[in-house]
Amino acid sequence: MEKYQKKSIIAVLTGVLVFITGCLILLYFAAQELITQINADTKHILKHVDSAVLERRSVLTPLNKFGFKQCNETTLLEMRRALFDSQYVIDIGFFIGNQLMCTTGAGLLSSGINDLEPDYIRKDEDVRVRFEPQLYLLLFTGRPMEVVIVRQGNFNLIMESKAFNSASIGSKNWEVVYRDSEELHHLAGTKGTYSKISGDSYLPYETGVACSTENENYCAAVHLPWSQFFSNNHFLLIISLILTCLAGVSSALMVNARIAARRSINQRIRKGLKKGSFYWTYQPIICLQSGKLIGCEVLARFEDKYGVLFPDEFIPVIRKNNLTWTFTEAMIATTIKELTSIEVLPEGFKVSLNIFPCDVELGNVLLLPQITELTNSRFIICLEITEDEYLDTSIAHAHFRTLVESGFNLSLDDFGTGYSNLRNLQNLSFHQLKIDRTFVQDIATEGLKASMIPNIMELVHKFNYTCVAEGIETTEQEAILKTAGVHYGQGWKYGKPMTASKFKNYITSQHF
Ligand SMILES: Nc1nc2c(ncn2[C@@H]2O[C@@H]3COP(=O)(O)O[C@H]4[C@@H](O)[C@H](n5cnc6c(=O)[nH]c(N)nc65)O[C@@H]4COP(=O)(O)O[C@H]3[C@H]2O)c(=O)[nH]1
Repeated sequence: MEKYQKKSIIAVLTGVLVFITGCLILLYFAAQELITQINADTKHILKHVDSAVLERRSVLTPLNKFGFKQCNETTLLEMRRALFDSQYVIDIGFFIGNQLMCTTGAGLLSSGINDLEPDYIRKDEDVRVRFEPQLYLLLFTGRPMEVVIVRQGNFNLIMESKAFNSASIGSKNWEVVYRDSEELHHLAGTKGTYSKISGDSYLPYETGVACSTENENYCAAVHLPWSQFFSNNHFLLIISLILTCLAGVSSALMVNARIAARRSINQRIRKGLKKGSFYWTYQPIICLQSGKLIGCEVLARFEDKYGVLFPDEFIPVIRKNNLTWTFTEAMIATTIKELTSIEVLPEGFKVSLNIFPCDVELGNVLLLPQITELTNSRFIICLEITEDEYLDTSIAHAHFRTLVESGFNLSLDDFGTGYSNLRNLQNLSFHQLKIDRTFVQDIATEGLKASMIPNIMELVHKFNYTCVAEGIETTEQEAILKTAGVHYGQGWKYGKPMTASKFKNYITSQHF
């Protein structure tokens, strides 16, 4: 139960991890999008600032050049002409000294109006600028307007702050300021935004500040809150969140399914050992010179109600769960009984049984001489042991000697693929060496492994071994191995691993 809970927690944690990673990726892309939006807004505002400055120059400089001394029809006509061509200017006024005399909207005033102190003076162009949050223009007395009033020489002009066309700006919170060496002067937008942004009062990525390249004292600050960004893109956000959730849930399910599959393979193998889901097949071994059957290798198979498992799936699980000896005992009990029942099998027929190297190290193999079915059988029992580091210990060597003294043959399996071949060959009291099938398969392509077969045969002769080549599928492979002096052969060319009853039929078709 505890193990099950642990695995469920792993699955849930994987799901959560995938979900969090997905959210972080989403957040990253959202931040990029937010920055793009803020940069576009800042650029848009500064473009209008530059245009407004340009317009101010193109309106006030020519009007001043006329040199009007008083406001009359001609003065008003020129002022209205200038206003007509403007995009940002909503009114133009004419001053004599400090007194406003006439405006394009109201015409000639009955009495002059005093000009007010500016917020700042641009000394380079002799321009005086004032921000007026609530100006009641003479023409529109009904509604106050947020304006910027710019005076140069005898004229001033009024520009509406909202002229920067806030409709095309995604962010509702922005500000344009004039920045001189001493102070910031608000010109348009939400007062205080620039200072708040500079003071780090907002969350990361949701602000941007930039200054005009043409009029570097004019700067724009934009604040687009995450909340507003998400509500602008809520549809996309919901879809992305759903997808991220799905990715999290499906990866949790996948991990759970994988763990369950692994768990069930373990359970199937444990149960299979008790309930007889394992069965054994027999693959013929042939004398290459005479072409006669001299023995067989016993190979395990597994099938239960859930389906078939192959040796490369169940052998590692058996090893991992320390079931090797239980498995080998089951193999011996079944196979010796099955083979003994095949009466036509001759005296001296060689039965090759696969033994796990760890059982050599653990000493379990010393129980083999006590199994009477084995010792009393009419067969030569050949124990196939894969090359392994377990075999290179003095304990293993002692156990090998005991086995040999008890009448068992020893065969070094999968020779050429394992651990330190030469050392094993010199030190072990083995009878036989089995050339791995990768060497045989290499014959067709004349590969490096195939070229090593003569060297292997030299060792075989030197240590007085017999040699079996496994995986022979073609006549060409057989001919080359025969020429190289290999004694025995095993492979699909002679027969695939078969059940006891099929093996019996196979044997009756052979003559010894
Ligand atoms: N392509 C090809 N393959 C051929 C040919 N002839 C034989 N084979 C396959 O080569 C493998 C030879 O067995 P192995 O080297 O002892 O290698 C065996 C052995 O190490 C292990 N194994 C199988 N049964 C047992 C068992 O009962 N006990 C133990 N300890 N290990 C076993 O699993 C390994 C794989 O067994 P299998 O899948 O049965 O695979 C077998 C056999 O089916 C051929 O002409 N072409």
